[in-house]
Amino acid sequence: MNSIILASGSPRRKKLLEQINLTFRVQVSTVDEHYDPKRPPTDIVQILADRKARDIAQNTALNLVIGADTIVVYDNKILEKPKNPRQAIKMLMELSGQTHTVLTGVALYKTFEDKDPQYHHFVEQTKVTFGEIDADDISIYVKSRAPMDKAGAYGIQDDFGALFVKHIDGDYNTVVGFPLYKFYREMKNFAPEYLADNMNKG
Ligand SMILES: Cc1cn([C@H]2C[C@H](O)[C@@H](COP(=O)(O)OP(=O)(O)OP(=O)(O)O)O2)c(=O)[nH]c1=O
Repeated sequence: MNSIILASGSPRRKKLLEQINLTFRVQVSTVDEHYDPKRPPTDIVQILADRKARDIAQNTALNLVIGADTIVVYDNKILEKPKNPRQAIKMLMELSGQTHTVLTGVALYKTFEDKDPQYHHFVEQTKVTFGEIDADDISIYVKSRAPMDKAGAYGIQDDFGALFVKHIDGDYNTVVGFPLYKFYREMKNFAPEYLADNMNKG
């Protein structure tokens, strides 16, 4: 009854929700993540987060399902996860010395036994400024393969990725993949009963 499902395979999202002492289980959605690149980035992360949560929500009752999606936007271009090391190098060279925006969309689906789910979503944005990164450092980082499963080809939380980041404006956790600050506030309004049953504040 009233249990929470994280519809994400991202180990970072799992860790962030564990950090706030939330009890939940993980059920990874396998939906198609294609989108229309002409849509505004805020729509794209919202649509994808929604799709992931809805996919899991349709097979459950009396659960709160959480979906999320993260993208990097630089110079009006969307940078997703790199498809190969060459693309990772190119992305990091582009981001070097510049400011980009990381957007994370979150979708919350509350499911019932006798009626359609209720849903709520929000998008958070954090601006990240990289210092100049030299080609050697990019090459070492890409060889570690750490950038390969991350939007924009870096992880602010990585040992080495952290060294690229000069400044951020916004919630750090939005960059890692889940905006905890906003999540907690939105949950208090949308699903306080799930917080009461599944969050240990002791
Ligand atoms: C920019 C940045 C992204 N990322 C990660 C967060 C996300 O896991 C990933 C973007 O991919 P997503 O498609 O948002 O998520 P995912 O494929 O990892 O998991 P799922 O679709 O099952 O929810 O990039 C970091 O870990 N650190 C960073 O600094």
